[in-house]
Amino acid sequence: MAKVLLKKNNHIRIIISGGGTGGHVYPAIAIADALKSIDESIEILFVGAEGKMEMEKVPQAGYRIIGLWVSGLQRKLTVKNLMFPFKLLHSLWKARRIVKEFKPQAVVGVGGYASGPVLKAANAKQIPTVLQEQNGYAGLTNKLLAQKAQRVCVAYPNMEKYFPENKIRFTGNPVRNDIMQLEGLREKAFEYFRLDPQKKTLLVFGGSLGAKTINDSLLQAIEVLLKKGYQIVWQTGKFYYNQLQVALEGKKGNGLWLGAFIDRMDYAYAVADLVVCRAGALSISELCLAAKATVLIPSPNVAEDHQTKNAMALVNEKAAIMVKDSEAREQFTEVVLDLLHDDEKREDLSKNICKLGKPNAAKDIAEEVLNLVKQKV
Ligand SMILES: CC(=O)N[C@H]1[C@@H](OP(=O)(O)OP(=O)(O)OC[C@H]2O[C@@H](n3ccc(=O)[nH]c3=O)[C@H](O)[C@@H]2O)O[C@H](CO)[C@@H](O)[C@@H]1O
Repeated sequence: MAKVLLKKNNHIRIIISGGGTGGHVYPAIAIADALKSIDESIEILFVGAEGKMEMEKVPQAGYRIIGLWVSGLQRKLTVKNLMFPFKLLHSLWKARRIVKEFKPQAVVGVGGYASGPVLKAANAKQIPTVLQEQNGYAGLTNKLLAQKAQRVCVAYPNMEKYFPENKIRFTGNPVRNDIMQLEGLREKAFEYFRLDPQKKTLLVFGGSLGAKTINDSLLQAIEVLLKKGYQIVWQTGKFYYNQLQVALEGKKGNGLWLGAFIDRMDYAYAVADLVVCRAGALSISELCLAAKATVLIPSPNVAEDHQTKNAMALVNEKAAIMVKDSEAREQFTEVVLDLLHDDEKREDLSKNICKLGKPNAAKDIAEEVLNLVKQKV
């Protein structure tokens, strides 16, 4: 194992662990940035899962990360499943080594495979732990980890169903700084996507990994949308990009930006008059801060249908439109055209979604973490 370099100094050391998808990785980075903005000297180490997107995105954000050899349990009998006990033992051992060598004063878990072993290792050494639950629903791992955590920072009400009430802090989800400051970005953003600032623009993305239903629906609608003079920023997800690139060859550049992943979500939100996306927790938190008129198509392939619950929290406040995954292909064109045409409707959605934003989440979580560190000293 690579040595966890530990400089001899009195700086505060924090481990942030978890990842797997953008919905876990970006809040982790936002918490790290907030800790650094409170005290630049804080040393932060990320622990993620080998092969997952955090291993690329965290170093890009300027932080060090160590990967664990860990994965989830599949529902079917697969070779991967047979490896599961070995991976689990190996990652528990490696997490203990990391905690022993880095000597963090607190550990933050953001969900995803790596959180479990690292938080358990911290518990064994009586190091305070903080959980950040992005969704309005909690899985088994987070429920178990919460028993020994000092704080659980949540983004939805009524989370006492899952976590001990006295540990809960209603902070909201931490959102990357650049997404919170969209003013003045429009011109640069339109240049980035090579689009015309005079035309109405639709942003379509399917969560951090893309979504087949959303891609299929937009593919059916694209001809009419472009013909009506609308522009589109379309994130396909890495699994679908090659196929769609071939299908859309002639259209790219003429009012269509097509990409597997959007590195500059701040620019994407800045150009968007309307957004269509999944109802992942982080996308929703970002849309609240960006105040965008939105159509949510919750993924049906997530635990306990939690994306529908995420979406309903907005729909109940008239802050977004929801279209079911099973009805998306049929309804997409009509719903999108209607909203792009109706400025007043979009304006109302934008006003209502804006009220649900929690701009101080990252800072509030960072402060919770640092208070625990201070209590220990
Ligand atoms: C299929 C699945 O398990 N989805 C879960 C996953 O979603 P997933 O990670 O897809 O979704 P989220 O909406 O929570 O987060 C997506 C993040 O990726 C960023 N982004 C997205 C596309 C892109 O091209 N570029 C980019 O930077 C977004 O700005 C956002 O920060 O974690 C979320 C948070 O626990 C859950 O609510 C979702 O249900």
